Amino acid sequence: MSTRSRAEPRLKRRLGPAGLGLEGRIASHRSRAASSQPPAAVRQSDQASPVLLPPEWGQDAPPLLRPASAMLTAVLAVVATLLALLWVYFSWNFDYWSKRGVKSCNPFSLFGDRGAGLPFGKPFWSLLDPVYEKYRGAERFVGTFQARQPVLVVLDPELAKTILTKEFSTFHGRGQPIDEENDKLSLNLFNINGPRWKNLRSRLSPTFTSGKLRLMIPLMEDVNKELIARVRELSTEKGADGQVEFKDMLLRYATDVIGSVAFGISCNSLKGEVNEFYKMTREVFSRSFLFILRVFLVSIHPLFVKLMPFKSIFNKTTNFFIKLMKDTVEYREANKIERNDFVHLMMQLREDDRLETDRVHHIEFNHSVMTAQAFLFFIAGLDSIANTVGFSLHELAIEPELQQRAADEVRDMLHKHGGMTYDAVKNMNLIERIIRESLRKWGPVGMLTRAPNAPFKIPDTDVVIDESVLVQIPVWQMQHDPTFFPEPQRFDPDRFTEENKEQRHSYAYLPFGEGPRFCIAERFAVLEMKLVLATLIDKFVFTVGSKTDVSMQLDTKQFSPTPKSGFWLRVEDRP
Ligand code: HEM
Repeated sequence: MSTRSRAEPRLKRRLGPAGLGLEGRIASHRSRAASSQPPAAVRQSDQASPVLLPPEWGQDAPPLLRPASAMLTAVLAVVATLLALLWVYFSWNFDYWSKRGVKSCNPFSLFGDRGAGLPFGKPFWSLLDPVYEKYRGAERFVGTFQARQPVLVVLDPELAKTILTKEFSTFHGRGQPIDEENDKLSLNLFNINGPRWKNLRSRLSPTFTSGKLRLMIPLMEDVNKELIARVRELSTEKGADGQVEFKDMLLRYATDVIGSVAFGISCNSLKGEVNEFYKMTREVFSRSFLFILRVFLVSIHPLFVKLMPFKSIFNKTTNFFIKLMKDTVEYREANKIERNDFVHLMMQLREDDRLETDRVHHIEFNHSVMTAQAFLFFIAGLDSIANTVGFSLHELAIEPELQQRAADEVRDMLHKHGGMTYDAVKNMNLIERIIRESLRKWGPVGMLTRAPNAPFKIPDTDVVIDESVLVQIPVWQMQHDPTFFPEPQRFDPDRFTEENKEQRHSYAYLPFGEGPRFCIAERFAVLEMKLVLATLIDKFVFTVGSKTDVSMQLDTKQFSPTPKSGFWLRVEDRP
């Protein structure tokens, strides 16, 4: 008995009476195959059948497969319709720029010429490279698309000045919708716009006055001492050959500083303790891809901000930080503790709430609003600070002469001011220029964005853009443009002498943004970076070691320029 004939009774048993039809069809197909001539009954039902068969199947196709083919055809039709609708939705706006006579990039280049908001293999900071390279010097602005949203890329620093500063009343927002209801930490200074932003910004700005910063120095100094001890410990470990990896080290440093000045807690990350705070911070950063994905999806449609399950993704970290803030505030209230940090300043703001007159645009300083601000400060102050200091050390290790000059300046200032005081750090001119140049060459924020809240006529043109447009200013590209910074790959802190700064347009260098919405913490960030760089250079000599990646390959998966294999440097005590 053949295999097939043995299988048939089994099939029949399983199908029962209902299977007879199937068995009959199998039999008919078999006999048709034998004679190549379908029986009349089958031909009849073929003609009556509404089923559409793919042409290559011909009329000899087995009737058994026809329902499946119908299903396939229906699915294909639905997919094709959906794709067509999607295409219409995406391309609806693609004549936005041509209608206005604006030079524009190929809108079909979602993943190519312009690149989408989501970096498919391209690092985020270099997304605007192709546009910038093609049009720099020739155009003041170019029209592009981020998914389906029209994006005006500004290539001229003077136009950047108009948008960021002169016409701020039209461009006060960043065009990023938020889900205040579900995402409790989204109600922060970076995200909100209009009068609410103005109200919050004016209340938070006093946090960063020189008087307040002066008081934060001792908090940072405590962490600096731990940093020095840890560098010494690691560099003298057996087999280390004096080499230390500074990416992780500086991240721990920045976490301990921001933990102390923003949340008022000792994280002890530098001591190697695996604490919840450090774990949470890393969790936030390991999800930078999700943040970028959210930005991209929102550029397709703002509703995505509500539809995507980001709430549950970020819930764990959100709840952790809200509880941390609540516990800290309650503990301080109960024990009457005052400390010169952000928590204390926000507790004072909460007290001032009672006196607030602008009740409409006023944001009450409850636990979650306080946490949202502290959380933003903390996100903004980790990788940006750690990487800028790391890149500075890397450059100084490559240029020993420059390093020696910087060390001489530090010792001179320490001597003059009797230690690492606020005034000593403030007067370290070369150290500041090194940080500024590091922010030029390796700046963490690749582009600035603004969204108009009313139609806006671009000066000296007839072009009017409306509220649907996003404006992007290519910071990374301008800071690497040889027109403004000759030999852009050369590390040269002298680009930031007063004399040299006057030679170029000030809006060609925007690491902290510009206009009323520039980085609120620029002074704090520069102080912290100068302080830690000066402390390290005062204590150690940094040189290139066998593990140093002198050519500095960047990790293209990160949101900001980050070294692929860390900042490995050889360290010795400075005599
Ligand atoms: C190297 C360090 C840093 C860099 C390069 C940097 C850069 C920036 C940039 C480019 C912006 C947007 C400005 C604009 O749109 O014009 C910004 C905004 C902001 N940054 Fe920073 N930042 C740094 C550190 C910090 C730190 C340490 C904090 C907090 C402690 C902070 C808090 C903020 C806040 C709250 C905003 C939003 C301001 C607003 O919208 O009113 N940043 N920062």
